[in-house]
Amino acid sequence: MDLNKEGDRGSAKQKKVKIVFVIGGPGSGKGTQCKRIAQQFGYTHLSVGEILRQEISSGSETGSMIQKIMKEGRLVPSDVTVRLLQQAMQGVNSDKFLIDGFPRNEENVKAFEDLTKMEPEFVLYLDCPQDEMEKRLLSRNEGREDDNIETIRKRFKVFMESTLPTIEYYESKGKIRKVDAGKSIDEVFESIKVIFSQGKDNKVPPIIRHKCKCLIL
Ligand SMILES: Nc1ncnc2c1ncn2[C@@H]1O[C@H](COP(=O)(O)OP(=O)(O)OP(=O)(O)O)[C@@H](O)[C@H]1O
Ligand SMILES: Nc1ccn([C@@H]2O[C@H](COP(=O)(O)O)[C@@H](O)[C@H]2O)c(=O)n1
Ligand SMILES: [Mg+2]
Repeated sequence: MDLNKEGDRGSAKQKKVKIVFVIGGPGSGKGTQCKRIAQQFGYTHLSVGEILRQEISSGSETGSMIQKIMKEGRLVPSDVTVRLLQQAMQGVNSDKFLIDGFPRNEENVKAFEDLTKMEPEFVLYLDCPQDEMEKRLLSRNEGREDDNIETIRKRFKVFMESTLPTIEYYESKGKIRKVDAGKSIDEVFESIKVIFSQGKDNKVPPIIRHKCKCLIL
């Protein structure tokens, strides 16, 4: 599969790669739901946070830079993130990708579009109240360095300031599919199943016409 490494638009012979982005605040349940979606609908699940954590584990200089940024709850420069994401996509023989935790800001969007010349089919937005997300993260217990109250609050701020504008961008393109992620894992997945079961010509209408449930800090 050529994900336009050289920046070209690819040949007519290439099969169309379908991409779904999954965004939502920290702890909204992106990873949890992506595992289920991947299993039930045959997508390759790539968590961008995981890809970045793998780079940290590799011990590279880039990994050290990423570790510092992540500990502070900030966002990694998009050229680094998108290069690693593109490598991960090229390393899998799949034509359906579920990209978890991406994009996080407008720079992510631009870097992805510029490098891959691709766009998501749609963007799944898990909308969850902030107090619920905080509770989930504080009891996650996966040993993540950024799951402490100080960094969690910074991550919420980054979400409100940098990620919400990307949701508005995709909403203007009719690509946002929003679900109420404050419910139980099974209930959230029921709503998601409806979205993924829609055919191409039977799209769920865009629904972000009211404010998200997250509190403005
Ligand atoms: N609907 C839910 N109800 C209760 N707990 C949930 C729900 N969804 C996920 N969780 C739990 O909340 C925690 C965070 O979920 P998850 O890791 O999927 O979130 P995330 O959006 O990927 O977070 P991050 O952005 O930090 O990676 C996990 O411990 C998970 O088991
Ligand atoms: N597009 C992205 C995604 C993630 N990050 C950094 O990784 C951290 C953890 O991400 P999770 O999706 O696993 O929560 C996040 O707080 C950022 O520091 C990023 O920079 N860009
Ligand atoms: Mg996650």
